[in-house]
Amino acid sequence: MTTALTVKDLTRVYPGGGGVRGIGFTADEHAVTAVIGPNGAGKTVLFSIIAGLAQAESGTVDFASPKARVAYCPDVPQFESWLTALEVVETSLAVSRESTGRVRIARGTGGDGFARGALEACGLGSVMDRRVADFSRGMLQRLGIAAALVTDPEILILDEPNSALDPIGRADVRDIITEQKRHRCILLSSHMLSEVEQLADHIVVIDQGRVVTRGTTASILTDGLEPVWTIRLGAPAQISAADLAVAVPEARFEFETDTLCTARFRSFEAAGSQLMTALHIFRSPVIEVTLRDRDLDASFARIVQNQEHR
Ligand SMILES: Nc1ncnc2c1ncn2[C@@H]1O[C@H](COP(=O)(O)OP(=O)(O)OP(=O)(O)O)[C@@H](O)[C@H]1O
Repeated sequence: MTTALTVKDLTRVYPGGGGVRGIGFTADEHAVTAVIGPNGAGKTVLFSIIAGLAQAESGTVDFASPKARVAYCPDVPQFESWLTALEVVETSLAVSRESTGRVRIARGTGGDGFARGALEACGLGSVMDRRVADFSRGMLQRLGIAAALVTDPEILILDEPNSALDPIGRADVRDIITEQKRHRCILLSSHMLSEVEQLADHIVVIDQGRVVTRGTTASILTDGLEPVWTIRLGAPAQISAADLAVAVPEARFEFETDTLCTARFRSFEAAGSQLMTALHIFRSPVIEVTLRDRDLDASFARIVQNQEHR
């Protein structure tokens, strides 16, 4: 993975005490980095500084490419209501060309790569000539992404792109993000941690303007968790818990029913190397394997609470 963005020691404190204080992290190309944190944690301030919309008092934001283009899509994008979707995106493209003098074909937008392509990529191809006045919230959110995408940014910042969307709208935005991460570095914030879990490669947790923890989504998910898996079998296991323990000495097994077994490993490392072995030994079809208490909402609450008690 190549680093697309390096943020170091970024500080901007507003008179009321809110803002960001010494934030640092990196974000990779072709990956989604999610910044999560409670209300008022400083996510929007951080994104605004990276996008060049607000000034930091100290610290640096470095891009891998010196001419990197950054596009910022706010959580509630607002447009002139009398414009059509196509006009909105064309205006975004024109403003971007004016400010950089560059003409580029946006990657991953299909078609000719310009306004129509960006609208198609965001599922708005059939309504591009409609005025945005009667667009739903979900359509406006997708239009905001199209207006950002048309500039073909190296860094695409999406501030709560799925807030207030219904499940179909969220799935649409998820598909757009998954496709677009093939072409750029995406920074994302969201309070919908189930979405973050599905989309993010890396997570930065911030609270009160500071980074509390950061890591891969898997490492954040397992932070503070016990390495215990629940294994559901399609038919009764052909082996006892005692024999399983002999075959996989790094774990303790307990059958709750003859098709539901708990495997408690000594560590995540041990599970990484031996869980698959254990699954084979049941000699019975495995229907489901679930890490117990695996839940990003719970991990997030635990991380933030631990921070507050320090
Ligand atoms: N222009 C400003 N003037 C004064 N305070 C500000 C300004 N912008 C942000 N803040 C303060 O900085 C803090 C962080 O705000 P920010 O909007 O970045 O939080 P957030 O993490 O995006 O929250 P949310 O999840 O609610 O959107 C808040 O306390 C906010 O009041």
